[in-house]
Amino acid sequence: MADQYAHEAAPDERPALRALRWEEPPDGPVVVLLDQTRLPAEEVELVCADVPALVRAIQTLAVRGAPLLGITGAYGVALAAVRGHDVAAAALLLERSRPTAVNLALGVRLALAAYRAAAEQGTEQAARAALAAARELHRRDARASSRMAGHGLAFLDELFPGGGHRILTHCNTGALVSGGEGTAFAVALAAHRAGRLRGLWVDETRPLLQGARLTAYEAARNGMPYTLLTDNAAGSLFAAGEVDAVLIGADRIAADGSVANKVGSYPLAVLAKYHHVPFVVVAPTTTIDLDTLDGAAIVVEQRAEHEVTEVTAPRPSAGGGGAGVAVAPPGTRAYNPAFDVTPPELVTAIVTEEGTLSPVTGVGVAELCARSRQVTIS
Ligand SMILES: CSC[C@@H](O)[C@@H](O)C(=O)COP(=O)(O)O
Repeated sequence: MADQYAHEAAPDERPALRALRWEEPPDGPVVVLLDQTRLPAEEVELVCADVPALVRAIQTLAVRGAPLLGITGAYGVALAAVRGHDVAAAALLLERSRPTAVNLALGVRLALAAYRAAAEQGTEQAARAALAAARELHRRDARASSRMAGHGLAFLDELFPGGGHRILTHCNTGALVSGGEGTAFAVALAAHRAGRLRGLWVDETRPLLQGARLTAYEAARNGMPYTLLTDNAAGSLFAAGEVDAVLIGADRIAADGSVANKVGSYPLAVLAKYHHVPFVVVAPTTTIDLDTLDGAAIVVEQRAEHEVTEVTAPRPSAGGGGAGVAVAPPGTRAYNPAFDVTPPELVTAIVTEEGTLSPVTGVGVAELCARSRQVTIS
């Protein structure tokens, strides 16, 4: 099975992926996104000049992943403000565009609060304050990424002092979801750079294939040894003893430690428990939501049925269906939750930029949150 790790190559010479940037051309400010629906076929940018365009990009997953959604939300508020649009309406639109990742609402509210706090200095100053808040969130996320990578690798080394980690990951949690190198993927990348990653198992992540299209793309770009598997091949992989640890990201972590992440994460947690493999969540403290008391209170986004009844990779259809190839008879109903919720008893550790929460490190959730300036404890 070790031969499966066949894709190791020299890291790409191209510049690092940049998922989002703010630009101010003469005809007005824009948010420029790397259109993730076009990967891995091509790196194409999507220029958003207003909030409705950003909302479309969020809903079609041209931009996605919890931390990046937060950054996008904050820049969206700044965009509306600098362009003189209705900022409160824009904030509402953005916040409601996807329900599960808490970072989106957090980013929107952060920029809106900065805008409102500067309102008495005039609209131009207020707009600049919203933009400064978005930039600060972007920078903070990049810093959080590298700190999570450090803490995550230290935790893996503590669990497996010999190194040679074989990590299984789900969905996409790399530079495409972050101002930096990501969350779970950043830990695997740190292990690779330290010479301690033996292999990265990449779940394809049905139905929209964030693993196959995006994580495999990032792994290849970084010269990592990775192997793609269908989601339902994970069971036999665990049974074969080929997984040392599961590393995933999170869209929302409730106060009781329940973790919402891409659908398919919960079955992995069950498998990991059965096979005595650590199930490790890597997420910034901005993803911990103490106002959501438990997993049952997390709103799970339900997406269009055609994402299941059609195959649309590498470019998921932009709403309405009909753009993919049908793989089910016409009229077939589909169950398509975008996320699932893993209960805390299946989670071995939560790695954040502030440290690692786990029985192994002895850090409790309250202590972890208290260390964080991002999260307020009510
Ligand atoms: C750091 S990314 C963590 C999660 O946002 C990620 O695992 C995920 O579930 C993304 O879902 P997506 O629907 O692609 O936005």
